[in-house]
Amino acid sequence: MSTTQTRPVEAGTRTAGEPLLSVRGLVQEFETRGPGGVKGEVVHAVSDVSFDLMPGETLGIVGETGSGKSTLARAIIQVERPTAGSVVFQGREMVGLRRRELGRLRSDMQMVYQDPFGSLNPRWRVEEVVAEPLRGHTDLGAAARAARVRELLDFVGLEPGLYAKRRPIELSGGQAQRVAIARAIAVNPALIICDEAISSLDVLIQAQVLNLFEKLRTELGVACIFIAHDLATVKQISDRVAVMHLGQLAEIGAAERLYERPRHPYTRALLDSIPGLDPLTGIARRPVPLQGDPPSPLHPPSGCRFRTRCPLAHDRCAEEEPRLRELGDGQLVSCHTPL
Ligand SMILES: Nc1ncnc2c1ncn2[C@@H]1O[C@H](COP(=O)(O)OP(=O)(O)OP(=O)(O)O)[C@@H](O)[C@H]1O
Repeated sequence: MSTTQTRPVEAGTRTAGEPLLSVRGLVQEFETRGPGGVKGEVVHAVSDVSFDLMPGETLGIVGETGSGKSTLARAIIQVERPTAGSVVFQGREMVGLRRRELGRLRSDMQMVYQDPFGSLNPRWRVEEVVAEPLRGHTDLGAAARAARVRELLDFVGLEPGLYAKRRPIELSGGQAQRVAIARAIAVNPALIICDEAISSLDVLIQAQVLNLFEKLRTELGVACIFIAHDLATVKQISDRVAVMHLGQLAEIGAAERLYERPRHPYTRALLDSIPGLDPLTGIARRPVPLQGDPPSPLHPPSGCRFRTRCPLAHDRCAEEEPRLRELGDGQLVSCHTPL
């Protein structure tokens, strides 16, 4: 607590150099429809989210189900047009761009999804799947394209002679995810957004695919936004971690530091809810499940959205919405009474 400074952060995190991606005040709301298509209520899926991502950096995003992680990813890549806010990627504002202009920028920003089979055309052979973005975004001839496909399959650990002619149905989940990754990196993107990209795989395969993401980072220098439920996985792969709660950033900071010393009671509760070792005794400690259900994004609580479940909540928490502010070492927390 002694390191607490109260510098409000209007514009997310900044470190040296120009960010690859700057997200500012991003809002994504959905209107529900009642019977007969009558306008209903507003789902506050993402509310005023701001952060920067540096070139080559991996940012993990964690939070309970429904906290807005996927919606944030979709709003960044403009699959869903944001309600408000700004997404500047490689110096260009993406919000409001026409579909055609977006297409060009999107080749530099690729997405890898939870269900690898969902993103692979079942009728195409692996080599066609991986070659497709090369056709659209490069002027490589057929021979050069085929060579590049072999190189990409090698890179993701699939022997081209064995896998190039297969169709998705002939692949395991892990192999299909490797193909999806080969396709995503085919045109050398600067950023990959992985939305629960390993959570549908067996534990052993998860570790292998995680190593592959590590390789993308170290060998290709690709920046990554890595969304996952599993806090241990996220810690392993991320430079920084952002914690989302009910559509907002509760906390963001360097992975090691955030896990060692969470400053937001929600981050603390999330960490306490997973099995782990007591840092003082080294003995396995009992996970403590997070108390209560998250409030509805249709009617978020006034003030701090975590206050209804927070053991430290006080009057101010109901009255005033906390702003994300820096507490030192680049750790940003949105709490009136940080730990
Ligand atoms: N198209 C939509 N229309 C209405 N509500 C939506 C839509 N998409 C998402 N939501 C709502 O927005 C909130 C955030 O959902 P989102 O899928 O982004 O959360 P998440 O953190 O990714 O969850 P999970 O970890 O389960 O994938 C949820 O309450 C969800 O029901």
